[in-house]
Amino acid sequence: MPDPAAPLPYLVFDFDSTFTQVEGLDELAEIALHGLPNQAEVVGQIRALTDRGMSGELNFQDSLAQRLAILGAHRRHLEPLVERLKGKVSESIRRNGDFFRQFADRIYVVSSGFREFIEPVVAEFGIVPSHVLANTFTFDADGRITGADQTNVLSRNGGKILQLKALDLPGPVYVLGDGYTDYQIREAGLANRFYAYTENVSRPSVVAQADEVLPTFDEFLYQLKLPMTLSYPKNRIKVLLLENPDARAAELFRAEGYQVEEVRGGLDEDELIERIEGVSILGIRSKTQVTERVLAAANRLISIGAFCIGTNQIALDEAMSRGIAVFNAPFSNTRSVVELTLGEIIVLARRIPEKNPKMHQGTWDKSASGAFEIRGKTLGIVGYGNIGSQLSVVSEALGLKVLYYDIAEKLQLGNAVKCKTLEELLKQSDIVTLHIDGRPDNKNFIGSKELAQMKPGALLLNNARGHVVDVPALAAALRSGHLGGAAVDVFPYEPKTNDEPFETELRGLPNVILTPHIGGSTAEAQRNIAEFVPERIMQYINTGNTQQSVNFPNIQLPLQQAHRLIHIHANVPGVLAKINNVLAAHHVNILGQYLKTNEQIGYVITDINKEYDQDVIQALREVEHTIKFRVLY
Ligand SMILES: NC(=O)c1ccc[n+]([C@@H]2O[C@H](COP(=O)([O-])OP(=O)(O)OC[C@H]3O[C@@H](n4cnc5c(N)ncnc54)[C@H](O)[C@@H]3O)[C@@H](O)[C@H]2O)c1
Ligand SMILES: O=C(O)[C@H](O)COP(=O)(O)O
Repeated sequence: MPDPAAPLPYLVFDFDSTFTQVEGLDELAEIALHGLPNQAEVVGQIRALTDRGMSGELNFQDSLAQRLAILGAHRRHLEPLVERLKGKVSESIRRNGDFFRQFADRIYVVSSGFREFIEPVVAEFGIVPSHVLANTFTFDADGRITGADQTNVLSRNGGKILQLKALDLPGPVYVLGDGYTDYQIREAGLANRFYAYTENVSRPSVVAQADEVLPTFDEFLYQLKLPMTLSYPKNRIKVLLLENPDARAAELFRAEGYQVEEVRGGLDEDELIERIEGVSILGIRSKTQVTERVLAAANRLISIGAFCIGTNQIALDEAMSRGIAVFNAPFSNTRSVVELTLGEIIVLARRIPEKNPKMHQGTWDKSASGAFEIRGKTLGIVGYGNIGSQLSVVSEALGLKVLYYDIAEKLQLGNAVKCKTLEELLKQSDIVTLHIDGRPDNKNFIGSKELAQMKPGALLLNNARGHVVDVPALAAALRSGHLGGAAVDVFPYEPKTNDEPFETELRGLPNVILTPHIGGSTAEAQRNIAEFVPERIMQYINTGNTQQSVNFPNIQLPLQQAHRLIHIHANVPGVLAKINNVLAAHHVNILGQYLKTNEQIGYVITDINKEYDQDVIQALREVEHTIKFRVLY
C-alpha cells in the first residue's frame, strides 16, 4: 500500500466506547463493587448517567460528578481495569493497529475519561502520553478515588473544546467519537469534520450531527484511502434476506460486520428489481425468482444464497456470466423431507386424510376398507439423489421393497432395484414418490400418460417441485378413482406470503394430503441451512473459495501470507496469459495460482507478494474479457 500523498489530518479520538468497546468508569464500578449486593444497581445507575451525559441530555460536569460520587473505587482497582480494557479495544481499531503505530504523531486521544487507565491501553498502539489528554483522579490518603482533578479543563462542561483550543493543532482536525461532546468540538469550529463512531454504540442525537457515520474504523480508512488491514470494509457489504430464513443467518452476517435487511415474505420480480440495487448478497428460499431482469438490475451483487436445496428459481447461467456465485444448502433439509414422505406414505395407506376430518365433525367411521400396511409393498422412488437414496434406506427398514429410477447412474443402496425406464417403475409400484430436481425439462414430468401407467389404487407423492406434475391430470386421476390417494407439498404457483389465499384443483379430493411446501421446514433443517449458507458465502467473500458453489468452477486454495487476486472472466483462450503478462510487466511475484473453467467462465485465484505497485490492480481490471475482479487481504 502506498503512503497517502497529502499529510494525514490530525485525528482526535474519543476513548470510551470509541477506542474501546466500553465505558471505563462502568467497568471500574463493576470491578470495585465485585461481590457486593448493590453491584448491579450501582453499575446500572452509572451506565444511565454515562448515557445521559454522552447523548447531551445531562451536562457533562454533573454526569461525571454524580458517577464519581457513587463509584466506590480504589487505586488497587485500576490495574485490573487496565487489563480488562486492553481486551476490549474496538475490533476494527485493534485490526488496524499498524495504522496507529505508523501515524501515532498525528493521533490524539482526547477524553473525559481518566489518564490512569487510558494511557497504558493506547500505549500499545504507539500513542505517547503527551498525545493523551484526559482527566486525572484524586485519591484520599487510603487510596480511595474521591473525584476528578478540578484544575483539569476536561473535568468541566465544554472541556473538550477548551482542550482543543489549548492544543491549537496546526492543520486540519478530524474528530472521531460516539458522544455529543465529541461533536461539540466541530460545532465550536475547532475541527473540520466530525465522524460519529458507531461500532460500539450508536446515539441518534450524535449521529444526526455527524459529517459521516463510521460503523467501523475500516470505513474511515477506506474513505480516506489510507492503509488498512482489510481490502474492503465489511460494513459496506449489504445483505438482503427474503422469505424468512432462520434468524441465525442474519445473526452470522451481522457478526461478520455486514448490513442486513430482512423481508419476511418473497418479492415478485418488479419488487425485487427495486430492492436489489446496492445489494452484495441476496438470500432467498424456493419462492423468489431471480430472473435475468433481476440480475441486470443487481449492480453490486457478488453472491446469491439459496437457503434451501433447489436452485431452479435462479437464472444460474446468467448469474455465472455476470460473475455472481450461487450457493445452496444441498443436504441440510434432506432428512426432513425423508421423514415427511415416510409419514405421508403411512397416513395415506390408512386413509387418514378422510378419517381425521370426520372425527373432528363427530363422525365415527371405523372400517378397514381401502387401508393397508406398507410392509411388503413396492415403493417406486423417482430421482435417486440425496433425498431419494436416503428415503430408500429408511423405507427398507420399514419393510418396503424399493425400486428406483434416475436419469443419472446412481449407487444402488441396500436391496433397492434400479428400473431402466420410468414406465417400468410406475407399472410395478404401489406407491410412487417423486424426488427429481426442478430443471425446466422436468415440467409436467408426470402427466396423464404416466398416471395411467400407475397401478390402480396406487399412491403418488410429490415433495419435489410443483411444476413436475401436471396438476389437472393428477386431479382427474384421483377423481376417477384410478389413484388411491396423493400427497402434494409443492405447487406450480405458491402464495408469496401466508396472507395470500391458496388455490388448487386438488382441494377437497378424497385421501389427498396438501401441505404448504413444508418438506424442509423443521427447526433442525432451518437452523442447519442458516449456518451452512452464510458460511459458504463468507468463505467465498473472504478467501475466494468456491467449493460447493452451484454455478462456479469449484476452487479452494490454502491461505498464505499474500494478497489474493480473484479474477472472473469469460472463458476464451488466452486470458490467464494476459493476467500473467500484466503481473510480469509490473514485476509482481506469484506465490500460488489456480485456474478452473467451465463452459462459460474462467475463475482464477492468484496469490502475490504484498508489495506491489497499485497500477497493477487497474491493469488487471482492464484485462480483456474480465467480468469481475477483486483483491483480498
Ligand atoms: N418439499 C420441500 O420442501 C423440499 C425440500 C428439499 C428438497 N426439495 C426438492 O426435492 C428434490 C430432490 O432433492 P435432492 O436434494 O434429492 O436433489 P438431488 O439433486 O440430490 O437429486 C435429484 C435427482 O433427480 C434426478 N433426476 C433429475 N431429473 C430426472 C428425471 N427427469 N428423471 C429421473 N431422474 C431425474 C437427478 O439425476 C438426481 O439424481 C428437488 O427438486 C428439491 O428441490 C423439496
Ligand atoms: O428446495 C428446498 O430445499 C425446498 O423446496 C424447501 O424450500 P423452502 O426453503 O422454500 O421451504
